Amino acid sequence: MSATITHMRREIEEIPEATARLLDGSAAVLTEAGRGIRERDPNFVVTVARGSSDHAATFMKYAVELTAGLAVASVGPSIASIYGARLRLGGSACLAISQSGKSPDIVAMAQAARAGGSLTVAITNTADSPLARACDYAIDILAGPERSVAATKTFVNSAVAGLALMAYSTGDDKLLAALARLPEHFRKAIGCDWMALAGALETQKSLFILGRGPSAAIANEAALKFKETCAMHAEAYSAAEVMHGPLALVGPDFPVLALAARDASEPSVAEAADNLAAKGAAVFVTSDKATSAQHLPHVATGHPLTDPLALIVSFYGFVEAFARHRGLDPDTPPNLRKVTETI
Ligand SMILES: N[C@@H]1[C@@H](O)[C@H](O)[C@@H](COP(=O)(O)O)O[C@@H]1O
Repeated sequence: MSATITHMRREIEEIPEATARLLDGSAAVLTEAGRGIRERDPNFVVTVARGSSDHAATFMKYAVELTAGLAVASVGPSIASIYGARLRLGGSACLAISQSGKSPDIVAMAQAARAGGSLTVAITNTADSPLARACDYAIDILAGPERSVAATKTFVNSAVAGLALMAYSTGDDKLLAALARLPEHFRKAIGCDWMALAGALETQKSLFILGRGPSAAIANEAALKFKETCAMHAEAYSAAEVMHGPLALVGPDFPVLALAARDASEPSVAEAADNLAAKGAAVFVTSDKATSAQHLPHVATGHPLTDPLALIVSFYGFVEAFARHRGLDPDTPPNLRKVTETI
């Protein structure tokens, strides 16, 4: 274990200021792109992304479906990059999310979406990138350089940029106000101590991470981070879907982390956590509504769409500490590079 602070920890601590910088510095382009989307008045939305950026896209899928009344579909980049297939995307908007903005498959799919009639918006941490140039609008998430292989502040800022874009396009002042309060909530979320989880996890090889709606996207992001930084297998499920086949694995040697946000799904996630605890599993949940699963501290942000983002910030703080607790350096996961370029 290193006595010096890791890049990952430093970048988690930078999240509040990075979010404030995005909301301020990219307000003009977010307003302009929001207006562009409103004028296009799309009938549906497609997303193009991979990895953590894809989890931000899944988060946006729920946010758009819940508040803008539009169905959202994820398009596999290989549709363009390998198969060269043409999609008829007239009447749609396309969100392409990539922190580097240069993976050839993501760029090819964004170009194909634009050629197919979609209004394309890039959400990227690299303003002068091929993806930014390929799209009708490019939102710079202004997260600053991210040196840790595991994305943290770029994930949060991609999701915040997506929410801000939606708020500007639909004229949602309540959401804009909630976003403006986020830096302060993130500061508190970094301070939430989840190390109670460590004892239950350290002798295990795998766990389930659950969520519902927007927090299901957060569960996917958390599971990826366990693999990257803790060399531990984690699988994300909807708190409803886990009750089907996956339930067979849950028991005293199979822990569960349930990420409940303060939205309409909270009672169902808390109930699922209690049901799994009844199977003898160590179950942790970010809800005070659970009666037998163990409670983890969380920050209530006052808006159902920003709550899951406070959860991932608390989780990031935990997972970085847990990696070091396991004697691993979260900055240098085996086999991985910061920028993934796939075709
Ligand atoms: N969100 C996309 C999915 O929509 C896609 O199916 C998958 C595989 O894509 P590809 O076929 O380009 O490898 O990548 C991402 O996860």
